[in-house]
Formats: sequence, C-alpha cells, structure tokens
Amino acid sequence: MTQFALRVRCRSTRGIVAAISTFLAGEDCNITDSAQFDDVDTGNFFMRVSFRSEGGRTLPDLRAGFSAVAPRFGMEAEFFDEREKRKVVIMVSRFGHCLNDLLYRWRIGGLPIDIVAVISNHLDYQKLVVNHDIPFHWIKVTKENKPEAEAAQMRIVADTGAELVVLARYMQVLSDEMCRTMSGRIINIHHSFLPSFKGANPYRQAYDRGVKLIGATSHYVTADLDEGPIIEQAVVPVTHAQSADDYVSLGRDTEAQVLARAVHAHIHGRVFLNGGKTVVFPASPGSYASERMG
Ligand SMILES: Nc1nc2c(c(=O)[nH]1)N[C@@H](CN(C=O)c1ccc(C(=O)N[C@@H](CCC(=O)O)C(=O)O)cc1)CN2
Repeated sequence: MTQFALRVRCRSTRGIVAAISTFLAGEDCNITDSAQFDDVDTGNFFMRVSFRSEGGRTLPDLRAGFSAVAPRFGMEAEFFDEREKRKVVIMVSRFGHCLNDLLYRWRIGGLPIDIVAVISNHLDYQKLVVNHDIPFHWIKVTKENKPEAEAAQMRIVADTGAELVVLARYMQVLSDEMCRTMSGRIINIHHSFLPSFKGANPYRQAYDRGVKLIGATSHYVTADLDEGPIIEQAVVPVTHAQSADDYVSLGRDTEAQVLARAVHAHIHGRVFLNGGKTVVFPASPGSYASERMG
C-alpha cells in the first residue's frame, strides 16, 4: 500500500477541504493525517494531507484527476510519495557538528534523504564524508573567486539533481543570484535566536550583551543575511558564569537538533513559505521513526 501526500496552497474560500477529501475518497484514498491553516492576515490557505492509495491509483493518476479540481480554487498542488528519498547537498566550513549529526541520522534511516554530495571550502571533513561513501567536493572560496566558486557549487547541485541544499555551518555569504535561483531550496542553521545577533560571530555578541538565553535558528536562505523565513528555533539557558566559548559548546547540540528538525519538516513537505514567514505543520505520526533503531 503506498503512502502519498498532497500539499496545497490557494486563496482562502469555502469548500477547499471538502473538495480535497471528496476527491481522495473518490480515488479510493484513505486520509491518514491532515493539517490546514487559514491565514486571515494574508487570505492564504495551506493544507497538507497524508493518505494511503488503497485502490491502486498512482501519483500520475492522482495528478491527472486533481487537475480538474485545482483550477476551481486556483490551487498550487503537489502530490508526492512520502517514502521517496529527497536528494540533498550539504555544505560545511570548519565546524562539523551539524554535518556529523545529519550523517548519523541519514546512516540510521532517521532522515529519508539521499545525500548526493558534501561541499566544503575546507578539507577538514573530507575523510569523514568519504568514509560514508559520499562524494566530497573541496571548493576554495576567496573574495576574488566567489562567482567561480558558486558556479562550481551550482554545477554540483544541477549534476546531482539535488532538490535541497543544507548549509550545515557553511560560513560564506551566498550571492543574491544564488539565493534567487535556489529560493526555498537552501536551508541554513544560524547559531543564534534570530533576529538577535546576526552575522558570523553571534556567540560573542550574545556574551557581550549578557543574555540569559542563547539559541539556534534554521531558516531558508535569502540574499539578506540571516533574514530568511524561519523554519525552526530553540533556546538554551546560560548564566553569568559561562564564557563565550562555553556558549559555543552549549550551542552545538541545539544547532544540530534545530537543523535536523527543519530538514525533516522540509523533506516531508510540512513547510510552506508564507510571505517572509513560514507555515510549519506538525510531523505525521511515525515520520520520525528510524528504519534502523541506532
Ligand atoms: N545570502 C546568504 N548567505 C548565507 C546566509 C544567509 O542568510 N544569506 N547564512 C549564512 C550563514 N551565516 C550565519 O548563519 C553566516 C555565514 C558567514 C558570514 C560572514 O560574514 N562570512 C564572511 C566570511 C567569514 C569567513 O570566511 O569565515 C563573508 O562571507 O565575507 C555571516 C553569516 C551562510 N550564507
């Protein structure tokens, strides 16, 4: 029995849920999980439905059938197979804790992704990546060669068919063009509780400000540094007795968890862009379960 999902966004109006559930029932599909949001501020409506196709309808069948429904509401609709592994490129610089965490979750089947490449502007994690039988690409980045470096990065994304790029502490600012080309397809982990402490050194900024909470934020990357739509955040309490270096250590686990949760939400189709913000639906029951209990 195949487990599919449907993502829908359109202008809010009556009858959307009824139309979707009636269509799926008519196609012998059994809804197993459903979430929706009606944004009164923007007039946008968002819905994600998980369902089992119990009558043998395939994705092409469902897409064809739904093409008679979607135009009535001006819907953007996307059917996909929840078990299909999304192709992901991970980018990293000198700090490997988020990369390491993603590799472990991937290795135990806790994150249904296909890591098709790791790109870095340093060689620190070449051995780790190669030991996971994943292609490692060292692309040095300087102020002078940034356009060529980004062109090489984009060629890898194109050649591998990657749907998502994850910046797992990749410490170079991406160009406006790269952000435009990959809009909604690059997820970053920023090591602060945004909008506080943007930039390359947030833990030092937090220490100097004397905050009592530090945090991590995962967001879609836009040309405006650390301003992209936020997907996931978390905080950790700190005290006067801890140094900025203590913050770095304390923040590691939080960064890795926040990034993994954001990637999980994105690849399961639970995140919708809504202006400069996001709508993030809860995980379906069982979607966090690992194929191999590591
Ligand atoms: N266009 C964007 N690019 C990147 C973003 C983003 O939001 N928009 N996020 C960063 C990650 N990041 C913070 O989370 C960050 C990375 C790097 C810097 C920075 O100032 N880098 C310097 C070089 C630093 C170095 O060489 O170590 C620079 O690029 O000149 C700030 C914030 C990833 N890219």
